[in-house]
Amino acid sequence: MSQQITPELRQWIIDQARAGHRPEAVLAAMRASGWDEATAMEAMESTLQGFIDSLQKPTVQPAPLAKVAVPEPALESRPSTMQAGDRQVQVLMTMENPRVVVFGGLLSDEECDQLIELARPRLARSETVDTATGGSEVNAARTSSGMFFGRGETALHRRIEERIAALVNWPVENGEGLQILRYGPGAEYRPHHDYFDPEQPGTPAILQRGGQRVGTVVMYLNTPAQGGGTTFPDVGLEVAPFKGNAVFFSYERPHPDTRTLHGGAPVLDGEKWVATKWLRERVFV
Ligand SMILES: O=C(O)CCC(=O)C(=O)O
Ligand SMILES: [Fe+2]
Repeated sequence: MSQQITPELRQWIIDQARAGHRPEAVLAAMRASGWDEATAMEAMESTLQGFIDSLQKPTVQPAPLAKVAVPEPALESRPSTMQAGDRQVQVLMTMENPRVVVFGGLLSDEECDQLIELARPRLARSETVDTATGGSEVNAARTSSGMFFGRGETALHRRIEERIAALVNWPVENGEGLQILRYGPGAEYRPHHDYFDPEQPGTPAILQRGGQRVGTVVMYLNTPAQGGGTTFPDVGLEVAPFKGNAVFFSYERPHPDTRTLHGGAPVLDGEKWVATKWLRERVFV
């Protein structure tokens, strides 16, 4: 009698291995249910080899997109503090891949408070850019409310924009206006990428205003009592939201292999305010 090694049998063998059963035990079980020794051995070996091979296959394909220059702070000498234009800023954490740097004291408490008070009367339920149409939409993934300032809107904005430009070596003109977000209790921003998806039909129109986004600076304007960290799920990183601190990250192509997937974790107690600065490849008009 010739016995067929079916896909179901292969799946069963993989399930046994995953459940931690030793090959001898799996073989014995197959023999007990009527499989001949040679076929059972052959099925085990070929199935498990295929399974091991599939685990070793790279899951991220090389991106077909060219890398571009990105903002980058001058950290070669591993400074503990940096002079960012008018202000001394602390370097609290750096990561290479994804490129993430956490800064302490990028904003003063007064600057945080002023940004909140200027934004508060102008808040609306957050919209995200809809890459399908190039317009904006209210997005269920983002339960915060927010607004955009114009670039250089007040002396305060200009001061902060100049500081960020000096910190990450990127022209003020390439920056979008500051975005302010307010998250109430329970609100979150589910993991996303900040670059515009090249596959979406609305993206070419968006890119006409200064090209892709290549970097982000998220500044914490208050300290939520609990929750509200900025998470990077690809690498298990969570940045604590602390008033005046900021997290910077860059992405040299609009591809998930930059590992810059990130989100705002739910606020568990209190509220959370952030200012986000997005940096474009070219002059943002
Ligand atoms: O609120 C946060 O921590 C993240 C905000 C964010 O991802 C964004 O503004 O694009
Ligand atoms: Fe984001």
